[in-house]
Formats: sequence, structure tokens, C-alpha cells
Amino acid sequence: MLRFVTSNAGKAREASQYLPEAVERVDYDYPEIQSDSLEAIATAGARDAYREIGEPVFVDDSGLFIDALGGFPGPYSSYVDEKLGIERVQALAAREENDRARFRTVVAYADDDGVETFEGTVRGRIVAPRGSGGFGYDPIFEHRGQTFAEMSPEEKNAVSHRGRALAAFGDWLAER
Ligand SMILES: O=c1nc[nH]c2c1ncn2[C@H]1C[C@H](O)[C@@H](COP(=O)(O)OP(=O)(O)OP(=O)(O)O)O1
Ligand SMILES: [Mg+2]
Repeated sequence: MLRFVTSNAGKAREASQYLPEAVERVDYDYPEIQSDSLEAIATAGARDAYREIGEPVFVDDSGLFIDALGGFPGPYSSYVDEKLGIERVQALAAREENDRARFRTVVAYADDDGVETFEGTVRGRIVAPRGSGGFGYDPIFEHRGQTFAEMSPEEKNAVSHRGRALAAFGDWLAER
């Protein structure tokens, strides 16, 4: 059994696919360090959560990086979603000519041997909100003509940043 430490139910729903063991969500909001690096944030979070919970755990730190805005909101995606909301982020992006963006996830797994990280990226475009599935920025992120909020969870996982990071994590778990 794998423990996924996250305050985000949407992440937890997507996490069981690709992993060779059952996933149990631990709803603990570990302190997030401030950094430009998702790797650094996820690594510190996994270490902290492992210390707190006393069992092997993994965490997921993700962000939306908009090319024309220098990668904003990036590692601050959660804060910006909370303070501005996705419609205002989309409005900022709509003022630019270049609508390209990428989502990134870093999964960090911590146990007695230390921390291992796994990365996933997907490229897309920022569009006016469409769709009712998914969570967070999904309605404004379009990949091959569909927003992530217009995809089923399986369709999103098959192409998403999180799906790719989880697949790499799953391969590592299966081989270790
Ligand atoms: O697949 C995704 N599709 C759309 N939006 C997403 C996705 N993945 C993360 N997001 C949003 C959620 C949060 O606003 C920010 C990441 O912040 P991040 O700190 O990683 O997540 P969180 O604070 O919601 O949960 P946690 O307790 O695991 O830290 O980007
Ligand atoms: Mg967070």
C-alpha cells in the first residue's frame, strides 16, 4: 500500500492508475517551501511528510507554466488559483500573442533510503474555460483540441503531466 500525502482530492483521484499498489490518501497539508523548483518543493515536502507520518509516502507538486508570462504562475499556481482564480489567469494570458503553456508535475517518494523524484510534462495552450471535469486549471488548458476538463480521467491521465510522472514512479516501484 502506498500513502499519497495531499490536500487535493483531484490529484488523489488520478493517482491510482499506473501504480502497482493500492493508494491511500493522507489528507495532511505539509508546509511547502518557497522555491522556483518543483523538485525542491516536492523533495522537502516528501521528507517532511515522511517524518510526520513515519511510513513511506509520496507527494505531488505541480504547476502551470505560461510561456508568454515567463512561466507564471509556475510553482505559485496554488496561491494564484486561490487569490486570482483561473479566469483572471486566462485573461492575463489572452493579452499575449503566444498562447503556449505547459503543466509539470514532480512526484517525490520518501522512505528510509531518502527521496526519489519523478517528473512529467505536457504542452498545450491557454484557452477560455471549457468543460466540467478535472480540477484546478483544467478548464483553461487545451491539449490537442480538448481542454483537460473536457476529457475523462483516463483520457487526461494518458497524456497529462501527472500521468507521466506516475508512470515513471510506477516503473521504478515495479523494478526495485
Ligand atoms: O492536473 C492538474 N490540472 C489542473 N490544475 C492542476 C493540476 N495539478 C495541479 N493543479 C493546480 C492545483 C493547484 O492550484 C496548483 C498546484 O499546486 P500544488 O501545491 O501542487 O497542489 P495543491 O496545493 O492543490 O495540493 P497539495 O496538498 O498536494 O499541495 O495547480
Ligand atoms: Mg500545495
